[in-house]
Amino acid sequence: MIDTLDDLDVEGTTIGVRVDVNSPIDDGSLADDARLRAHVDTLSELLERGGRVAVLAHQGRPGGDEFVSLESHADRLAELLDRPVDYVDATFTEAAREAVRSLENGECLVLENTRFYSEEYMEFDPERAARTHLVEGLAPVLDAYVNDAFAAAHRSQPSLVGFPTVLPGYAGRVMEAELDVLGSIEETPEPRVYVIGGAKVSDSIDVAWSVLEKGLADHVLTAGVVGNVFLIADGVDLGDASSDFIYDQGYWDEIDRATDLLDAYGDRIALPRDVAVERDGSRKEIGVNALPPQETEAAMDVGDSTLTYYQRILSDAGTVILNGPAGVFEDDLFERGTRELYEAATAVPTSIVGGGDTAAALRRLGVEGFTHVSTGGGAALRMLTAESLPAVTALETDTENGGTDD
Ligand SMILES: Nc1ncnc2c1ncn2[C@@H]1O[C@H](COP(=O)(O)OP(=O)(O)O)[C@@H](O)[C@H]1O
Ligand SMILES: O=C(OP(=O)(O)O)[C@H](O)COP(=O)(O)O
Repeated sequence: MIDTLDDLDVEGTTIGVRVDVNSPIDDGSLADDARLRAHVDTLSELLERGGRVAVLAHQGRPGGDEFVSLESHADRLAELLDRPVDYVDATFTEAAREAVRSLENGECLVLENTRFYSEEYMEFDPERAARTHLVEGLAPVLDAYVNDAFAAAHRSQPSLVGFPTVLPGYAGRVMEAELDVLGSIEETPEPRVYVIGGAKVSDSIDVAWSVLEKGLADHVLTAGVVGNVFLIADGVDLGDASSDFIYDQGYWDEIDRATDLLDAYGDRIALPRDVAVERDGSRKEIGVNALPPQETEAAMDVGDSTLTYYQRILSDAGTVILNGPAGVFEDDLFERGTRELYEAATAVPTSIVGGGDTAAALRRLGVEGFTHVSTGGGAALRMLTAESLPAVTALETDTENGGTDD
């Protein structure tokens, strides 16, 4: 059993609230506020009930373009909550503790990007996570911990699993709703189709293995960078530009894993039949048999033959679970694959979609009509493989529950 906000005596309590506001960034600032909006109910409720709220969150990954401060997130949150939200450029130092101590009832602040500290980008068991600088530094000024970061619940990182080891832990409203909807994948109608796109290749291959091995997926459709890796694994020459991109992203070793997966479950894995590249400023679609493209051309989207093929599979599906865009949807030339694939998915009786960039794509492309739009991508997929999420397990076994999973 996980405690929720209904079990928390909020007034006058200083609460560390872990949210997931990991969002697209443009020029160093927030470019899409969908994930912030998702947490407004939890934060408003805590503030209206007289809580003193310190928001904890990560943004981006070390070394990446989106690895930025949470200052613009705090500014946007103030607008969404319609109340002042201080930004503190520290997470667990004395400056951070002092700011948290000075909160009054109904006041909120945002601490700095947790991943600015190296331990937060490592995976620990909960007891070890509780002994990190972040948790040891901040926990003494907190009375309770609320985890609303469903989208990061598949990570066993200190801010997600360490705090509930030393503080009473509660699920926020987003976490609660996601667990309700996604906790019963085995009960969704069959055939079940998983559409795996986007750029997080290792996570996607993990999920594909799991759902194929457990018999949860009747089909896995690949697209995006994931689809490109599978094409190379299948012996297709995608050309230098796409190969270099995959190499630079650190996903070259995933090609062998994709090959193993194709050997084991190839009959249930669908690969793109064509890809779209940019040629002379226009979109050009090339069938896989006619690849490679010219040297500088990268596979940026799936083409019409792939879409027709995937739409046919989706037309027979009872449930579709979708994560990641089919192409570089941010570019007008390459938004078509994502738009058409998502639209086809909304016609399936049960349609579940998730992911940070996926949510941004839905908003940009104006696609609506999914049964459930999850705030999580990797977390939703992990949950839909019927596996436990470390951050959820940590809440189930928090200090107040006496360390037992009751
Ligand atoms: N063929 C492709 N080449 C390069 N990037 C791609 C391609 N297809 C999709 N992407 C990129 O993948 C990113 C989103 O992937 P990901 O982070 O896995 O999604 P989510 O956050 O929804 O889980 C987008 O920025 C998109 O531009
Ligand atoms: O955006 C996230 O995951 P998602 O892209 O799978 O939805 C979460 O914030 C987790 O981020 P991470 O995948 O860098 O650990």
